[in-house]
Amino acid sequence: MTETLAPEIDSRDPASFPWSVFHHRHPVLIERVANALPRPSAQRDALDALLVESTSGVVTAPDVESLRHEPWPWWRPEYRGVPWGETPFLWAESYFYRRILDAVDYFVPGPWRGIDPYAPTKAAELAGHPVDEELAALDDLATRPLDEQWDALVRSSLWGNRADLSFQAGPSAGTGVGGVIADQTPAFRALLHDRPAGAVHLIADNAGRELLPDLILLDHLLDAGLATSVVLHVKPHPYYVSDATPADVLAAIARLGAAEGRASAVGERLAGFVRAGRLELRAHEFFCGPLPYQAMPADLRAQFAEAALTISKGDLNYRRLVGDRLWHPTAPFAELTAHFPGPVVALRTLKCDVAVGLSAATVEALDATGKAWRTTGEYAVVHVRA
Ligand SMILES: O=P(O)(O)OC[C@H]1O[C@](O)(CO)[C@@H](O)[C@@H]1O
Repeated sequence: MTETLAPEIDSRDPASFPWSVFHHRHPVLIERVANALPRPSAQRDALDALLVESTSGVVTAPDVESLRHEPWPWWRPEYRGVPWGETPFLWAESYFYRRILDAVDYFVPGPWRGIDPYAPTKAAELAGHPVDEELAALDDLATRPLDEQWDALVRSSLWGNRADLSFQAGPSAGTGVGGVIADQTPAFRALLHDRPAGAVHLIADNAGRELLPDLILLDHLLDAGLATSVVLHVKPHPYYVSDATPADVLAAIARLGAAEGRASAVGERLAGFVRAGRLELRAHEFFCGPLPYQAMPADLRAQFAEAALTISKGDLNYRRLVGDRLWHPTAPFAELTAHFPGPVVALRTLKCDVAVGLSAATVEALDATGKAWRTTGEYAVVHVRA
């Protein structure tokens, strides 16, 4: 048993990855949010002020006006006046994204209410040519043996996680795919193929090029009888840049439906599954919170307890699943996720310092490369807790 808690990650060290997120990625992101739509100057000023505060100032309280409309239940008064880098990274990043929404009047009654600040980037990604190519590959896949199809669908969902838009904004974005460094795909397969079918839940991560393969995988589960129903958990409102919201799911299903070939059939089938209640969308507020899944509220816990299997997508969900701490990379995934109320599979590309469930030999080999293997997104894991 991993008895002692590893240190919680923060962003105080200028040589650290979390520091670079605040100081290198966030300026690019703020610029993009500020310019993607013609914003009133008050919004631009609020975005600029947030950047200054979060890189060189101390934490200030959320805007009272916006809090009145949509409270952020995870505000921690004890962090007021503390340099951002000294608060836990998970909390600080989450609060940063919440403050972006405040800056663009997302929750305030009026013309800007509900306008997703990341919508232009999400839409451009969905409309892009690479998506056509990726969807066209489905036609060829249909002719392959079932086992191969399964592996390909899992791999697309896994590597789809590499496409998150915040990741593309950073200077340390990886250049080539390094590989799957812990691969429990056979155990994942067995959980769905060797047991009676039940409800499968998927905790989504990013919209666009990640959500499309996730939806295609869910369609396969329903169509092949590997799941009796599927529940897709998304964010109730925009969160980390490209995080999927209900609107993004509907856009992705429409994109599939409007594509050529097999993708179009998948899109139509998914729309039918939604109508029939076999694909259910849920958007719990906890998914926009800075807490580990160990601290999930009872109503959400009860939902996962009913699932035959939950699939957790992406880096942020992984951090919340195992805890945003500097675990030893060989710490067992199954132990760190024992709190989760049912079998869980994590499909994640590595984009932060959290690494667990690796063999000592793998860690040694990765360290020997001299690369920042934990953060470049070039490496991925498929972890299972049955
Ligand atoms: O979209 P994903 O896979 O959850 O990745 C988001 C990740 O990006 C970062 O915000 C910055 O790299 C991480 O802190 C976070 O975990």
